[in-house]
Parts: sequence; C-alpha cells; structure tokens
Amino acid sequence: MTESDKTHHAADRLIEACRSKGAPVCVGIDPVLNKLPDSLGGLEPIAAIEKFSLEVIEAVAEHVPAIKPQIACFERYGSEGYAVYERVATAGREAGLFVIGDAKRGDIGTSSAHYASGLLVGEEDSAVGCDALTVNTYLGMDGIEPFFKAAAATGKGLFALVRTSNPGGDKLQGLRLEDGRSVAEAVADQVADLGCGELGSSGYSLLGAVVGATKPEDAVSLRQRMPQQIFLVPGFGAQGGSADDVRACFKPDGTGAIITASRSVIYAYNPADTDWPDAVTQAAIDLKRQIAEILS
Ligand SMILES: O=C(O)c1cc(=O)[nH]c(=O)n1[C@@H]1O[C@H](COP(=O)(O)O)[C@@H](O)[C@H]1O
Repeated sequence: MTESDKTHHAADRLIEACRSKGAPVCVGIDPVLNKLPDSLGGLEPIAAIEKFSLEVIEAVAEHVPAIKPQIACFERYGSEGYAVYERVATAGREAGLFVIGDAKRGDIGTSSAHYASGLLVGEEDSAVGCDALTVNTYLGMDGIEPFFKAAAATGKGLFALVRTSNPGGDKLQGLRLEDGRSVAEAVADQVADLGCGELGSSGYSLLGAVVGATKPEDAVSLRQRMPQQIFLVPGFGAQGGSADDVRACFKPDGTGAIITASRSVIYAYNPADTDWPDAVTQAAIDLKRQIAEILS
C-alpha cells in the first residue's frame, strides 16, 4: 500500500477509477476448475486457477476500474489457495485496478478485529492487496465497527451486505418490522449511521453497501436511505439482473453504484478456444457498454 493510498479516501479512489475507465463496473474473479479453458488443462489445479485469474486481469485491466476476487474460490485449496488469492489481489492493484476482496466476513467485534487485520490491513502492513472488503452486517453493527476503524486508518473501503441478490434473502431481509420498515431497510439505516463519519471529498463514505441487481423493487428506497453509500451491485448477468434493474441504484448524476459481474464475463468463451482471453475482454467491454448506456 502506498502512502498516497492511505491518505486518499477509498470512495474517492473508486469514483475516480470509474470515471477514468468510462463506466462503474467490476469484474468478479470467481475461478472454478471445471470451467477453465482447455488450454490450462495440463496444469495442477491451483496453478491453473492462478494462471487463469492473472490472464483474466490482463484481459480486462485496460477496460474496467475494478475487480472482485471471490476468496472462497481460492481458500478451498487451503494455504496454497490463499497464497494465490493474495497474489491475484496484488496483481490487480499492480495493474491499476481497485480490488474488492469478496470475503463477506463479520463476527462478534473482537473476532472481527482479527479478520480486519488479516484481510483488510495485513500484518505489519504487508497488505493483502485489496482496496476494499465485503463484510456481513447480519451479526449487527458491532461486528462491522472493527472493520470500519481499520479501513478508516488505512485508506480502505468496505461494502456491507444490506440486500443480497440470492432468492433466500427475501425471507429474512424482506420481513416487515412493526415500524413498517423491512429488515433490509433497518440494516440500511444502521449502515448509513455508521458510515456518515468517514466521507471523502466525493461525499461518499468508505462504508458502502451491497444491494443485489435482482432486487430492483428495493433499490429506490435503499438509495434514499443510504445517500452516502456507494452500492456494490452483484447479481447482474448470470443471476438474471439486467441494466434496467440496476438503474435505481445510481444517483441522477450517474455516481453511487458499481455493477459487478463474474460468470457472465470470465466464462464468456468456448473452452476449446486458445484465444479465450479475447472473449473475456469483449464481455467486459459489453458489460461496460450496457451500464454506460443507462447512465448516458
Ligand atoms: O458480496 C457479493 O459480492 C455478493 C453479494 C450478493 O448479494 N450476491 C452475490 O452474488 N455476491 C457475489 O457476487 C458474485 C456473483 O457472481 P455472478 O453471479 O457469476 O456474477 C459471487 O462471487 C457472489 O458471491
């Protein structure tokens, strides 16, 4: 992590990156062995996962502002997998990308502090290589505060789960409270409260919110409740979310959200193709075009 990263607010860095690349989009790095191109077939599984992830970064770096490595896809291979996750995240930052570590951690406060040290800050500031981390709010805000303090001290960002893209989230996050709010709206209010102390010059907080592209009916109310949160919007493409569905996640000036897609971009090739990175590049450009169109 450079000195300038520490002093430069994460939300401002993300907004600048989106502006300079021409659209607020993110490519999720979710490498899965049986979906990799045939040309990587001769390698050991974890070596294939690393090569694939690094080639995806190379294929998209010129076109998109951000990537989101999904830690589960690496951690399932144990310590070697974790080391690959670190190298992939670092390669993303070295390619000039804003790297969102997708780890969805959250625990009682004391344990969250350990997660924050390891995944967000890095022991001895060795840095795990990410600019922001996804965190799980559903243990309550005291589970998020240690991440928030660590992020504020190191110029990093967070995206807190508010309204997730999966169907099962409806039965919990959609429940109505006595005061008429949904559970997701109550969580949104708490995220907005916690985040309001750490704003960048863009007016956005280092604490952003995850709002699924598959829940367009909730986006209007959540956008109003969290005016200072950048929304990280998964569920686009493979899970059915469309460009129209994510429109309400943005503010009228076109800021306030970043749309992320994994499978629809990184597996956009025919496995037999040796020039598969070209198809990944093309899919990233297409994602960018779709989002730029709704914002124009
Ligand atoms: O935090 C996330 O990124 C996330 C939150 C959520 O509500 N839904 C969701 O799909 N995700 C992640 O976003 C990625 C979606 O992948 P695709 O469906 O292939 O685009 C996966 O890595 C998920 O773990």
